[in-house]
This record gives sequence, C-alpha cells and structure tokens, in this order.
Amino acid sequence: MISLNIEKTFGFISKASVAAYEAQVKAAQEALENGTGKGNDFLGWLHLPSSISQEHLADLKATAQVLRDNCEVVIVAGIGGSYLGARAVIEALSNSFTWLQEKKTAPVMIYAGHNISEDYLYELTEFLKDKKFGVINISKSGTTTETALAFRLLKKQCEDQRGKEMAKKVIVAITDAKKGAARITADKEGYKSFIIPDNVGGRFSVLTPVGLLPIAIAGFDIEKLVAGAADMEKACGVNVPFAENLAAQYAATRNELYKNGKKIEILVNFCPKLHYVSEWWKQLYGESEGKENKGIFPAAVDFSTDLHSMGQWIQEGERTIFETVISVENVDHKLEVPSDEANLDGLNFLAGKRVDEVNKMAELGTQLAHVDGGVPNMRIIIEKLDEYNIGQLLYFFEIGCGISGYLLGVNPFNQPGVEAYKKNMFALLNKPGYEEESKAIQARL
Ligand SMILES: O=P(O)(O)OC[C@H]1O[C@H](O)[C@H](O)[C@@H](O)[C@@H]1O
Repeated sequence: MISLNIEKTFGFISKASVAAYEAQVKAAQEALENGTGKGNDFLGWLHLPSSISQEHLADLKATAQVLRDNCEVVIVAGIGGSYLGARAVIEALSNSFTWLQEKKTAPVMIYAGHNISEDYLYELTEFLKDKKFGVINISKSGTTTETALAFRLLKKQCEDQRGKEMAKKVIVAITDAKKGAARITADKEGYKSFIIPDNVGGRFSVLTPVGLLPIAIAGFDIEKLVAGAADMEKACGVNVPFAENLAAQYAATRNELYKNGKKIEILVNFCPKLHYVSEWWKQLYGESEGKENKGIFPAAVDFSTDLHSMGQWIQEGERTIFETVISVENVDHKLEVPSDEANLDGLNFLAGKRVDEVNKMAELGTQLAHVDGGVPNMRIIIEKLDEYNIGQLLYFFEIGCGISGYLLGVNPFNQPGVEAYKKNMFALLNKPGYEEESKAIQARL
C-alpha cells in the first residue's frame, strides 16, 4: 500500500496541531459520506472504484480492442479532466520511448482538443495523413470549444481518409447521457458511446470511461487500476481512524501548513513518467480549492531536471512553499553505472552502482537540503509504477482533495471561475447570443 510520511513538516508545524484536526476531518469525511456538504450533487466519484462492475469493464475492454485492432494512432480529444487522467496513467505506465519504436504493441496515443494552437492542429492533421487513426471525443458538457474544434477537424479527416463505415467503428464518444453537442453527434452518427455520470465532475472522472477507455486502448490493465483505487477507497474510508488514514493526514497537514503561511504546494517527482500525474493533480486541487480568494496554489516540478532550474528558488526564495514528493520505491529495470579506466569524468566512485541508487541519494539529499532551507516536506511512498499502485495514488488524491476542500471551507466540486475567459472569448468572437457582451468588450479594447 501507498504510505505517507509527514515527519519532515514538524519543524514548521507541530504534530499536535495536525492531530488537532481529527474532529474537523471526521466532520468533512461524514459530510462526504452522507452527502451533506457543499457540492453534494458531485459525489459520484466517492464510491466509484468499489462499484465498477465486471460488465462495464468488459464493455470498455471490448471497445478498446476494436480501436486496437483498427488503429495505429488514437487521438484522445479532451481538455482538463477530460484528458489529464488518461494521460497521467498512460504516461506513468508507458515505456518512455515506445512512440519512437518501430514495432508497437498498442496504438500510439496522441492528445488534442486541449489547446487552440493552429500549428499544433495543422501538424497533427499532417501527421495523421497516412495513418490509420481513431478518435475518442471526450467532453462531459459536450460543448467545450477547444475539444469541439479539434473533433470537428479530426472527424472530417477520419471520414475522408478511412470512409464513413470505418470512421463509425473507430470514433467513440464519451459524454453526457443526454445533453450537449457531442451526444447529439454520437447518436446521429451511430458512434459507440460511453456516459460520464452526472454526479462525477471532470477532474474526478479518471475512473469513468473518460480515463478507463484510453488507458485500456494503450494496453494497460484497467481491472488492476480499479482494484488499486478500490483498496485505497477502503484504506481511506470514513471509519478508518484519523492517525491511520492517509488522505485524512494529508488533508490536515496541508491545511495546517497553509494556515502557517505556506501558500504553495509543490508536487515533486524524481521520475519523468510522473509529469502528467502532476498535471492531473494540479487541476484536481487547483479547480477544487482555488476560490473565494483562498486556496493553496498547486505547482509541480520534475526532479532532478528542475533542480537545475527551479532548485535555487525552492532552496532560497520566499518561504511560502512546501513540497509533497511522490517517491517511487522500486524501478522496473536494472542499469549499472559502468566503470571507465580513464575516469576522466571522475565518476568511478559510482561504478557498479544502480542508477536508481544515485537517484535515491539525489532525492534524500534534496529533501534534507530543502528542509534545511525552510521548506516543509511530505513524502508519498509508492511501491512501483504499475496499474495497481497508480490506481491507489489517484483515489488517494481524490479523497484527500474532497476532505481538504471541506477543511478549507469551499465547495470543492464546482469551478465557476473557469467561465470568465470563455465569456470574453465568445464575446470577442461574436458568438451568437453574446451581442451585448461583444459590444461591451469592444468598448474596452
Ligand atoms: O469535459 P468538458 O465538459 O469538455 O470539460 C473539460 C474541462 O473544462 C471545463 O472548463 C472545466 O473547467 C474543467 O473542469 C473540465 O474538466
């Protein structure tokens, strides 16, 4: 099981101050459990892992197989919660160079619909010109501009290139049961579709088809992923005592740090495969907590890469940060540092050591240096990067986020602030229905 070590925060906050959260955390957990807190119509993620049926998984796997059999490339079209979870898991579990290898065992996964860069989309459509490709159109609302725009291009190209019949086979929609343009298109065109439950918000949707279908297409075991999440659901349940409940401890500690002026949480990894886990986590915590002029700012770094760019700031900049390190205990492969007779680089002291041992000492050395520099440090220890452990990690962060948001006093399940830019963009683009806003915004330019 994943474990959490908060010892290295105790030079900055006291053990007693964290322990003092017990009653408050219990209240937050009960509000989640009983659906009595803010945003209680979005709690479908809470017992999702333990309620996923074998039939549902089989349906997902069967659809994944159709795309695996018929596609060299699959485009995951989605933004925010509609792509980050899938990308986080796929990248954490994939060989870093798989997409460059000649012989592939699964379609190459590419992401689109998460930006509006003309060059990105042009280059993507160029790349796809001679490829057998499929598309998963993922949007809970079914109306997100970035995703709809990319899908419009990809749908047309897929139909032109592969014919309407094949396109119907290799385009899948994951969207609302009834509402939205993506639903209307899927029903009209006869695409296979999956439903995002009403009561699961985008950033909590990785264990719905939103995450599970792309992950299955990429060749990973979604049963094990869900099993890991379900075990964490148990381990972080409302009846698990505070002192043993990882999510409760995490939520309490980060709130206490925040209260003590630590306004920024930096999620740290020492393995580049975890980069998108951090991106997923940033959305989860940022959209959940950043409201009412409150909330820890979720940031992330990849070490040791960023020790050579952000390391200086973390060591000696403003003391408003704390670090949460995802520490992976075991690597998958063995590689030793070779001995070199000339020893021109002076690295013979490392000869015969595993590369991971060097990485682990970088991790330990960094922790001690940063704590000495005034940065509280938490460690989430995960045994290895596989489906089961990543499943645990995802659910741990979700439940930790629900509890933490309630401790902060906000509704962790809405995101009203995201609408502001959209309104301006539509006004600037003269979208029908935005006439008043268009006039008002033009006057400001
Ligand atoms: O799935 P969609 O409805 O397309 O939404 C995609 C994303 O964009 C929205 O604006 C929200 O801020 C996110 O929470 C959401 O994950």
